Amino acid sequence: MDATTQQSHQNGSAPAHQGGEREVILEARDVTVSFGEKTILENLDLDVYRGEILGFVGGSGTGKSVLLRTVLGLNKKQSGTIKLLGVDLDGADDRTRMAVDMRTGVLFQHGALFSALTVLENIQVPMREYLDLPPKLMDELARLKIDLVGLPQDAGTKFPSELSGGMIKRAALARALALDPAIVFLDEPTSGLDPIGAADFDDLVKTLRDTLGLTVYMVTHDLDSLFSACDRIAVLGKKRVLVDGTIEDMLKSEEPWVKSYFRGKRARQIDLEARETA
Ligand SMILES: Nc1ncnc2c1ncn2[C@@H]1O[C@H](COP(=O)(O)OP(=O)(O)OP(=O)(O)O)[C@@H](O)[C@H]1O
Repeated sequence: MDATTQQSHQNGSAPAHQGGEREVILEARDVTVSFGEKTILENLDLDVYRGEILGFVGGSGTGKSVLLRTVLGLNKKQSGTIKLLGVDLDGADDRTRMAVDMRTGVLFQHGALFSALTVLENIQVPMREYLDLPPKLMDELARLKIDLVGLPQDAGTKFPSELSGGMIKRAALARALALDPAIVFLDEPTSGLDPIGAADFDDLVKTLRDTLGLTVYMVTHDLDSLFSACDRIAVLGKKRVLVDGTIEDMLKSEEPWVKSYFRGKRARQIDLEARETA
């Protein structure tokens, strides 16, 4: 049982829903988010299961970032409930909230590393915020994270401005993994990377899922990632999750946006390549 789930039991809130083998790690129910008169999300439902890589996709401006920020507690919702690691953060006390924060890693779209800190220091930011560890141990832990994301050890002493785009993404991922989260939220992780760099990053995400049992919630426009890395895809449209399922389900969907996105020219080419290499 997850530490945060255990804590939520102790606090009397509902345990994480268990659906057979599939434990729901993030549950959104009936979520509505508006800014003034403008409703962005309305009665949205979404489940994310432990250990899966969920690709979250949708047209530009449909509210993918708004949902991500709402899940992370950075945006207010008008109604609905969101449970992360079995905890409804709206009703959680500070201790429980902190426990959930510690088990949640985030990689924002532009990496968002602190430019004045080295990679090693960047990775240590969450450790300093949440843990009270001796500097030597923090150095060791940060070096382990550098290995984990496939960066060379000498990257640790470099500043973000000295790194390539792919290395920045990996360093930001290492920071997101600093506290051994149960779930990581990745916002457009492969944007700005060349196709080889993007494919390498997808492979890394899959390896981390396989080896650490990590759950990955990935907002992406990258069809290659959706085809090759994601176990399940959720499509945002009309202020809610329009369709969710495997890539095969997306390829069969008659929903117009899904059809044009997943059966467009570029998608057909990727599908063909994937089938040829399978
Ligand atoms: N703080 C805010 N105040 C007012 N409107 C906002 C705010 N944040 C987002 N919006 C609006 O919510 C809508 C959804 O924006 P969001 O950034 O979530 O889209 P998105 O699906 O992530 O788009 P993209 O794929 O282009 O990044 C947009 O119309 C945006 O202007």
